[in-house]
Amino acid sequence: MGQETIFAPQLFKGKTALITGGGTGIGLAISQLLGQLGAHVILVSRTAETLEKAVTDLRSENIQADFIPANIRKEQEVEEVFEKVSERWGGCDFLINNAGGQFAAPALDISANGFRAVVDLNLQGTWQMSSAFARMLIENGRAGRIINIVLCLKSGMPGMVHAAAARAGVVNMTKTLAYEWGSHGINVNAIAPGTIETSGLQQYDSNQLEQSINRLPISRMGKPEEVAEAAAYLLSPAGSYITGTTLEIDGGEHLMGATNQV
Ligand SMILES: CCCCCCC/C=C/C(=O)SCCNC(=O)CCNC(=O)[C@H](O)C(C)(C)COP(=O)(O)OP(=O)(O)OC[C@H]1O[C@@H](n2cnc3c(N)ncnc32)[C@H](O)[C@@H]1OP(=O)(O)O
Ligand SMILES: NC(=O)C1=CN([C@@H]2O[C@H](COP(=O)(O)OP(=O)(O)OC[C@H]3O[C@@H](n4cnc5c(N)ncnc54)[C@H](OP(=O)(O)O)[C@@H]3O)[C@@H](O)[C@H]2O)C=CC1
Repeated sequence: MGQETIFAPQLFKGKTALITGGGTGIGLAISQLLGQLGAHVILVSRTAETLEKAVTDLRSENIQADFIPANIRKEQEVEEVFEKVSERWGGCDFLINNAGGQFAAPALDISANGFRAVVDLNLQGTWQMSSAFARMLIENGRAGRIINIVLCLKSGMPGMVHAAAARAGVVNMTKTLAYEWGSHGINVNAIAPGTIETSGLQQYDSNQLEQSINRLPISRMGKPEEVAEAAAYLLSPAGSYITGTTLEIDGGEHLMGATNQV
């Protein structure tokens, strides 16, 4: 059946995409769309059962899909991911750094270890995946694209200081790597989703969520498929001259800080 898309069938035929957190939520929607558009998709996350189910479902739609269980926080596991990708499939063209998350807590309740855990996942993990991917591409003289999924950073994120700091780091890393790796044919961009309807939101207070959604210029939650369409755009030939940007897919949430100051 597949998801609705504006993109041409077989747009990504011959391309291979590695999607972290590709078995659930936003990552699954990206895996589905890229696969539906002809890419071979490789899903990476910690939970083999989740990945196996997602891959079985994708294959039932004639999508070429595989998975590699790995924790992106562990450098050795990241190295092994790319060894497998090179040995089994001869490399890949796209990396979608989607795996991430945090817990909500007031800044003063976050221990050094709690802060470190979130930075480790969202910033260090993204860096480890990106550097291993770029080394593989450069060794093989192959061009590629990276998309980093971050958060809508607005004017700070009360209750998520660790995630805000880590994701701001990723946004700047996106610009810096776009600069350094542009000459190798590697485009690096980010997508900042607002509030997107996935099971990942279950940990947040539903009343608070509803209030924040009602205040948005587009007052509804986003859909994972809307983030996936933006990813497909950045990976497509239409995105060939775009690098170092962060595209906000957030119903206007990034405007809210500015609105509050008027
Ligand atoms: C109005 C609301 C709008 C909301 C918009 C939100 C938009 C964003 C949505 C999303 O991002 S959806 C993604 C959903 N998925 C997740 O967020 C993932 C959930 N979290 C995790 O996977 C883990 O928490 C973690 C962040 C990866 C950390 O995992 P780890 O296994 O390393 O942690 P622990 O060993 O359990 O703990 C480390 C450290 O952190 C402290 N800690 C854990 N939870 C809390 C908490 N709730 N409050 C305070 N501290 C916490 C824990 O105690 C440990 O510290 P020490 O005790 O050792 O000092
Ligand atoms: N939903 C939303 O409103 C928003 C989400 N985001 C971001 O989008 C991304 C996807 O979120 P969403 O789909 O909503 O939520 P999910 O919880 O479904 O996605 C998180 C994914 O990351 C994977 N993951 C977590 N830790 C690791 C790790 N150490 N190594 C490898 N994989 C890991 C999880 O798989 P597993 O547990 O198997 O490892 C899971 O598939 C996240 O980065 C999130 O922060 C950003 C803004 C808003």
